[in-house]
Amino acid sequence: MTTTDAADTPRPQPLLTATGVTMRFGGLTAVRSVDLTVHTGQIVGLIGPNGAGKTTFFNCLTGLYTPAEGTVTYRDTALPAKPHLVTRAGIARTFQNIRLFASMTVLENVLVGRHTRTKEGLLAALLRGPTYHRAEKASKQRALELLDFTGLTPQRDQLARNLPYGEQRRLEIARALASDPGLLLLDEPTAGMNPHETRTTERLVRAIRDQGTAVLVIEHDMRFIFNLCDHVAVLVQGQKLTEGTPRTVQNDERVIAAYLGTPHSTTTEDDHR
Ligand SMILES: Nc1ncnc2c1ncn2[C@@H]1O[C@H](COP(=O)(O)OP(=O)(O)OP(=O)(O)O)[C@@H](O)[C@H]1O
Repeated sequence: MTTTDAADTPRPQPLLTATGVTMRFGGLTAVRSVDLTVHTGQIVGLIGPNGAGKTTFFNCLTGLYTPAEGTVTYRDTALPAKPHLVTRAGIARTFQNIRLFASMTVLENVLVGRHTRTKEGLLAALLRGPTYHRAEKASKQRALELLDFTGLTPQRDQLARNLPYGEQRRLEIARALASDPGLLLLDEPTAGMNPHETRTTERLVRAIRDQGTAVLVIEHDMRFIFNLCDHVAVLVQGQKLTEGTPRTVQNDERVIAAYLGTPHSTTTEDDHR
């Protein structure tokens, strides 16, 4: 029996759905009634000028903040505003500022990420019975696979603090992947990187998506966003200005104006095409 390509390709399903998310800090509304959907198999970019509310929105998605209004669902289930439960549900993230365990090795850092996933409790760990040892072995195996996937195998026994900057950022991604997420949130993954490191990260993010983990990424590097993303949403002053394909967003006069503050400009300094 033959099947068509269309039948072989799984249809994208809504994975993360944010509806009417609003977050206030005292009198400041940092995020105002934002809707966003990430589908399976997608890389979605979230862009906007400094202070637009991108990180605040991420914090609402990952349970660090409880939004004043709105809901966030993952695979049709409402997410609790508790980071460890969001991780357990299948969402992992990295932060704008590197948060590695500097005095642990590269492998140990990934194993820490793995432990948020394993079911073995404190008692099992203390007793160190066969179940514990089996889980430990499987965790180590997965951590080694992730080091291979992120190109960090040669550095596995180095202390995290001794890695060059670009490799530290990759290690953060490896650690986030250790929880086997269905969705990975990246907050400015290429900040401070040189062009070579940025291209490496671009390839890595694409490979993550190709392995079945959808990605939502905040980034100021427009070349990175427009090269990589299937869909781009633009936040300005806490509100979603527009969303669509990279081409649509790139050519939207309102987006250009939001970045440059000039309504009739037709190019941006980041426009590489
Ligand atoms: N914990 C907080 N308390 C009070 N105000 C905050 C807090 N976090 C963010 N803000 C404010 O909320 C607004 C949105 O900030 P946010 O960091 O989410 O923007 P951003 O788009 O991520 O910016 P950037 O691109 O510079 O990282 C800003 O005006 C910021 O000063």
